[in-house]
Amino acid sequence: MCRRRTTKGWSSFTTVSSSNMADPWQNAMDHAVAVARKAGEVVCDALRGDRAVMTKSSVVDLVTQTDQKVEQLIIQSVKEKFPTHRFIGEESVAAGEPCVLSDSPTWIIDPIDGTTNFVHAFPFVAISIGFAINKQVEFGVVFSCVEDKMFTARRGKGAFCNGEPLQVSRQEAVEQAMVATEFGSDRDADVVDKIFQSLRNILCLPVHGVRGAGSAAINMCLVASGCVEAYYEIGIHVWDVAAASLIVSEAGGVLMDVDGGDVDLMSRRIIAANSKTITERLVKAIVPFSLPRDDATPPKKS
Ligand SMILES: O=P(O)(O)O[C@H]1[C@H](O)[C@@H](O)[C@H](O)[C@@H](O)[C@@H]1O
Ligand SMILES: [Mg+2]
Ligand SMILES: [Mg+2]
Repeated sequence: MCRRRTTKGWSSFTTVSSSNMADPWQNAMDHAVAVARKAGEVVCDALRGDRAVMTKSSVVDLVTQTDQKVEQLIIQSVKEKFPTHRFIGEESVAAGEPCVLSDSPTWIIDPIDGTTNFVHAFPFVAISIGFAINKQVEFGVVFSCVEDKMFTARRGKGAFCNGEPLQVSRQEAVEQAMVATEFGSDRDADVVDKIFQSLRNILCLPVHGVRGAGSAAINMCLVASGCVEAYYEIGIHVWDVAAASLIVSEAGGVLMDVDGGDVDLMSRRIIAANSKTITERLVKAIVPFSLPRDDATPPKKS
């Protein structure tokens, strides 16, 4: 109990710490968890049936009706509760919606992160839902539905997997690190050469091993869980990494651009690691290249 001076003398009051204050976005986060779980059921059901494959930017950039159905399911259910909120959804952007992150509350959705895994029933697929205000991610939800792992983070309040707190690895020696990365879906020979050059440099640091789950969001949750020390990729999109970026930083991790600059979720490049030391070793090893930014693509619809 504290005492405060008023015009009529001293009065008593109780201090309210910020952790006791009601979280204005708790409802939205609860909704994200609930809808991610529902979406996970749809994805797991679809994994047991036929999965017709379509392509997007290239013959290896895959999409299925389940990606589209799950994105609509998430957007519709959020719109019912939060009608003024905005959306950036992978399949909506592919259909011509703009990819714009304004200061307004915005849900950033990847309905299936790991569609290639999904098509092949390789069991690492995730529903990724990030929520940003003033261009800052406020909460992130990644549901690895086959593993039944619900990763969550609220800015300033830590990161969790199925309710258990997450902590990145404390290993700072890159020679004893495990690094995750992906080959992406760009088959341009120059790009593939740069990817292999980076991989060669990293293997020869040396590191203990290089892995890839086939889902950017799951790779980043592996960093947050302390199973791998770092994940990097050039070619990802904002919907792949928005939710998981907060999960990594709330687990004590570091986010950086592959050239050592500040991370920019629209730039299509990321390093997510347990420490600055390991990040800086990777920056020296990665051959950086640029791709058109997510927010530079003009919308197909007016
Ligand atoms: O499966 P999607 O949602 O298309 O995301 C994948 C991304 O497009 C690729 O660049 C990455 O290599 C995969 O790890 C993604 O998660
Ligand atoms: Mg994705
Ligand atoms: Mg996807």
